[in-house]
Amino acid sequence: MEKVFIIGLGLIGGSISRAIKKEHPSVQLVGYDIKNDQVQMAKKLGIIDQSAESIKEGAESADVIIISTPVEQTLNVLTFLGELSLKEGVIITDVGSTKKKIVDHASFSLPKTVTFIGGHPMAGSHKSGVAAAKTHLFENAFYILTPGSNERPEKIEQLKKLLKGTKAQFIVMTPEEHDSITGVISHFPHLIAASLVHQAEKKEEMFPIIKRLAAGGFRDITRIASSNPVMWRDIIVHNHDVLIELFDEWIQEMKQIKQFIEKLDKEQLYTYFEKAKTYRDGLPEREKGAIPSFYDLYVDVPDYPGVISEITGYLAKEEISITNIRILETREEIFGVLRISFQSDEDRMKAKQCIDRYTNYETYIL
Ligand SMILES: NC(=O)c1ccc[n+]([C@@H]2O[C@H](COP(=O)([O-])OP(=O)(O)OC[C@H]3O[C@@H](n4cnc5c(N)ncnc54)[C@H](O)[C@@H]3O)[C@@H](O)[C@H]2O)c1
Ligand SMILES: O=C(O)C(=O)C[C@]1(C(=O)O)C=C[C@@H](O)C=C1
Repeated sequence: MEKVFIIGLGLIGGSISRAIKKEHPSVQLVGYDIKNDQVQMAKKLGIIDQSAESIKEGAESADVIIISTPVEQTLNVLTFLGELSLKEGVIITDVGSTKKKIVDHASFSLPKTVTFIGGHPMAGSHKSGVAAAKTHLFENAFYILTPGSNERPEKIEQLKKLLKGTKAQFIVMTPEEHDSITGVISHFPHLIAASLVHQAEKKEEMFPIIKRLAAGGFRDITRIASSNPVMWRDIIVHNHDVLIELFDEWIQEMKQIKQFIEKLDKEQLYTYFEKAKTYRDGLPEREKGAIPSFYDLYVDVPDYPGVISEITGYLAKEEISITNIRILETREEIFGVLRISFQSDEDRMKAKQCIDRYTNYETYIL
């Protein structure tokens, strides 16, 4: 029986573990995390079959090792793995949001007998921790692989087969391509989101009501600023070269819009927004399943007794009425999703904000 060792039992490690279990129930999933509460929760939720006392204990008998820690920690883990007696033929992969530093570090610290395939499932959330992990987090998302040029194709296929339950679409590229692309569509936007939040906070002294009025668009564009600061600090440090270049381009872009505004150039402003709208409207949607969505709110919940009363308790506290609630366990791939129905879109939005505030569970509207 294949043994998979997961180092870092958080949102991503937990979600990958769930997806592997679903597709390959006979695989033995062993987990390790520096935080004992995450290990205990992973066990309680059935995300891992057993825990390892140390990285050494879990790694030396594993057929596949998945590192799902923040990217700076991934470098330390790779150094440590390089000093162990790993099984012959072991595949090591990671899930980090940056690739160049990690792939370089792996080739420097791991023996040549080990296969390292960099990985990055391109979906996630601002939530962290194993309780937020879900089987279908990566469904229909891209899963980037950055194997070294000497890695054997059958090893890449073996890894894809193991990760089949993610239902992601695998795509191979170089670490440099990966970091340039994610710099534009993920890392730089994160800096902007955080900066907008800081800007609003600075204005709070002058306008104390600002926080209460910051709804709608501000919440949409700044959602990712609620993500794990350790994870993002590490990502930004790893990809600093790409980001510095993007800063220069962004500043130019801002200078240009500023000029349009200073000159009250309506035509240029219109064209600017119109072009952005056309490109944004053309972005492909990631389908999550065709479930009717009439004022329905979906909540990914860990599967334990009492979770429904926990959620309804929060809604009752804020006096939000619901018309229906049920766990969707009829469709296997969305097991653990709570569907709550409301009388109006307003109620649904209030409920979403309420659950987001009180819990770590993912909420979404289909
Ligand atoms: N969150 C996302 O949206 C997302 C998406 C794709 C990839 N990633 C990448 O996935 C990785 C994990 O992110 P996450 O969102 O799961 O974070 P998380 O905070 O939910 O989980 C990370 C876990 O790693 C553990 N950890 C830290 N150092 C460790 C060490 N030395 N040994 C063992 N465990 C250790 C932490 O205790 C934590 O439980 C990061 O590299 C991130 O860049 C994140
Ligand atoms: O949806 C979110 O909250 C995310 O930030 C997810 C997101 C992204 O930027 O798209 C964040 C980092 C990961 O490396 C991959 C996905």
